[in-house]
Amino acid sequence: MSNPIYLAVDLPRLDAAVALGQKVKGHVGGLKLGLEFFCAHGHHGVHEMAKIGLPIFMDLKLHDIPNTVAAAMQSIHVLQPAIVTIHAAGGRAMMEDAKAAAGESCKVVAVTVLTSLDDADLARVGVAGSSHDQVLRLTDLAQEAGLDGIVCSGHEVGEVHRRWKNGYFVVPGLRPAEGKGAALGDQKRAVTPRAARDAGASCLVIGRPISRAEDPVAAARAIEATL
Ligand SMILES: O=c1ccn([C@@H]2O[C@H](COP(=O)(O)O)[C@@H](O)[C@H]2O)c(=O)[nH]1
Repeated sequence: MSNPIYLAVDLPRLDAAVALGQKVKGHVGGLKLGLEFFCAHGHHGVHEMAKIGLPIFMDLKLHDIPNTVAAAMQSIHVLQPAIVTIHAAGGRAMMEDAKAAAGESCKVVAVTVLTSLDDADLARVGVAGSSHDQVLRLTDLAQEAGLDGIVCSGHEVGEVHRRWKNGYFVVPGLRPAEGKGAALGDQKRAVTPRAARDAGASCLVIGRPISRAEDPVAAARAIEATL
């Protein structure tokens, strides 16, 4: 089994991001770069991170009209990301056009319900019903649109896996059971990496429990040992 952990490199400085990526190489399966990284460092930053030699996950969470998202996908094609995220709430046509614009080797996965939201948060933005039901609704839409998979929390991934056998399921919002890395921060639908893996996650996104650890390599190894 290849290492399913993608480290969320949510650091503002490029030199620190490169140093962290180099340090954990061999202990994670890939590097996830978010919107804040891309806004700060652009294509140059992605090239620098790619030199480390791990697959690059561009977590841009694109959400706009179909034409705009497709154009953005074409612009990042040259960076050869392994995975790119878009928002399922952008609708079926947007997802279809994003997938059509992505390269053959790039997985396009749709964010369903952010792991920082719970049912009460969803109600406040006008989504009636549970986050669980909303994840399943958007999962079905992403599958119909021909995407490779979705992003959801470890609470839903088991049911998602039962509905979509060969999908690719990205699970962030992961926390080790104990220790400093167990602090939830802004995550509201968290589970342990092992629970997410057992439920059918293909890709485990982990940030602060590794990046903010005193020894990121030891933290990554400890998490991998639980899988
Ligand atoms: O629903 C989502 C989608 C993406 N994320 C991203 O994952 C990491 C999680 O970082 P932690 O430090 O492990 O909490 C972060 O980059 C988010 O932007 C998510 O958390 N939830």
